Order: sequence, then structure tokens, then C-alpha cells
Amino acid sequence: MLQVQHLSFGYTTNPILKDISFSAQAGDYIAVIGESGSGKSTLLKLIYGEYDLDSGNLSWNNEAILGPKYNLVVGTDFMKYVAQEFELMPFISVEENIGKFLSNFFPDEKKERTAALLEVVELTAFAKTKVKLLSGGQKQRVALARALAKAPEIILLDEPFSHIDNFKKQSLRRNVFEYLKKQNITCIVATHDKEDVLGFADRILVLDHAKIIADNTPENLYKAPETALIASFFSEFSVINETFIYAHQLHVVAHSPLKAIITNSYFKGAYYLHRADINGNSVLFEHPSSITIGESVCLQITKPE
Ligand SMILES: Nc1ncnc2c1ncn2[C@@H]1O[C@H](COP(=O)(O)OP(=O)(O)OP(=O)(O)O)[C@@H](O)[C@H]1O
Repeated sequence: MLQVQHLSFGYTTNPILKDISFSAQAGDYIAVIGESGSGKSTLLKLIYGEYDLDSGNLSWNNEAILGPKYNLVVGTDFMKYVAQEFELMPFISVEENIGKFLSNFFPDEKKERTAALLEVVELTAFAKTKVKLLSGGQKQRVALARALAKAPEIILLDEPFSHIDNFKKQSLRRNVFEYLKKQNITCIVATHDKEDVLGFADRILVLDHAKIIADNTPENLYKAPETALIASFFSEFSVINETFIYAHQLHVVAHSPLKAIITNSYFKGAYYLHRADINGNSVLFEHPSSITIGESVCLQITKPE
């Protein structure tokens, strides 16, 4: 179990994280979200032992995780960290990079494991390609596979799919998160992308102003977002009667007291997103077709149970 107790840290006298506490069980997937600069990457680096805490404690299965003041070499075998910049060996092949830290005493096992991981990150066809010839997204996938090669107990992923195109992203996410669950590997993911979270994460930690402002399941946070920051992570929304209403929860109906005048219409593929004005307040709603700017419509809220 990962335990983070009353962690506080700043690179300078300015605190980046204040009194952060949470825990994660074996196999848990915890997503860390928050605005750019809120300290998501810093939290992962601290868990990895890259910096010394100003105060608080970190431990994995009751063994303290210590910073550079107490630990000459950063990192341990049980924990892997895949950063936004990935350090790979450019002049050797993809499979050599992945197998780099696997023992040559067990060649069959090494081959099997490398092949399985190549499949997880969908790079089997590139096994023999030198890493320097790969795109940014492909390199990110090699870094991920290499981190998984030695079967860590916990993995820290910083924006793990940020460089990967939309065609690949969906199936890769499924492969990687299913693999981590199956192997019972704890995973802490810093992300801006709700697609990395919904359907996969067990819990979301929300960082804001150096604190955890929410620690809950994706479902609970989605259904009852307590702040605009949380609602905005999931979808476009409006504030109506001091409640956050997602754009898809606001519908055009024949009659209702909520009368709105369309101010903008955006094509979004399966639907149009409209901006409208209700007595000087701007709202957003989805509609299957485009509505002319200046037209008046009646809106109704439908919230989930
Ligand atoms: N090495 C460093 N030295 C000094 N300040 C730093 C350092 N790394 C990050 N910071 C500062 O710490 C704060 C938190 O940065 P961090 O990278 O943890 O945020 P983040 O939430 O991961 O952001 P992003 O979503 O943009 O990656 C920022 O204000 C950043 O400028």
C-alpha cells in the first residue's frame, strides 16, 4: 500500500503542495488532476523520491520512501516513473530498449516478456526499429513498455498518452490499464484528459491551490462536482441556480420558464454545442442540429439520478 501522510513541499519558500494525505492499495489506479502548475508532476516526483519533503511521510508497504538527502540513487525496483520527457537509448532497437533491464540469464523469459509488452503498447511491428527513428508518440509507448518490463509494484505515469494520436489512444489506454489491473500494479497517473480516467480510474485526486480538494470516485465527482474546476474536467457546463449543469443536461423543449437567445453555434460531430443568453447569463447546451444565432429557445434541465 502507498501511504502519503501530511506531505508538504516547495521548490523554494513558495509551497507547491500543502498537507497532502492519501493512500492507494495494490492494483488501485488513482488519477491526479488539477490545472497546469497545480503540482501534479511534483507529486509524482516526490512519490518517486526525487526530492526531499519539507514535511510529512511517504511509504510503500510500510517501507519509507526517502529523498536524495537519505538515498544516493533515486528510484527503486518496486516503483517505476514515466515522465513527460522519456529517456530512451536512441541507437538501439525498440525491443532492446524494453528488454534492457531484464536478465540475460533467462533468455526465453526475456523474449516472452518483451513480446507481451510490445503487444500491450502496440509496437510489435517496430520491434527491430531503432528508437531514434520513432515519432514522439511511439517513443512514449516504448518508455511505458520499458517501465513495465521489470514488473514494478507501483508505476507513476505523467500524461502517459499525451503524445499519442487519437487513432491509437483509445485502444492503448484499454491495453495499458487492463494490463496494470491484471498484474495488480498500483498506478498513479497525472493527467488533463478525462479519457485517461473515465472507465479506468478507481479514484480521482483533485489538486487546487496546493491542496487536495477532492478524493472520490470518478462517478461521484462527475455526478456531483463541487467546484467549477471539477465540472470542467468532465465537460462544458453552465451555472444555473448555483448548480453546475453539463451542456448535455440542458435541452430544447417547447415550453419552459428558461428562455434563451442563441449567441453561438459550434459543430461538434454528433451534436452542436450552443452558447445562449438567459437574462444576461451565458449558458451552454447541446442540440442535434444547428440553431440560428439570435433565435429564441426554451431550455429544460435533465439531471441524472
Ligand atoms: N524544478 C523546479 N524548480 C522550481 N519550480 C518548479 C520546478 N518544477 C516545477 N516547478 C513549479 O512548481 C509548480 C507545479 O509544477 P508541476 O510541474 O508539478 O505542475 P503540473 O500540475 O504537473 O503542471 P502541468 O499540468 O502543466 O504539467 C509550478 O508553479 C512550476 O512552475
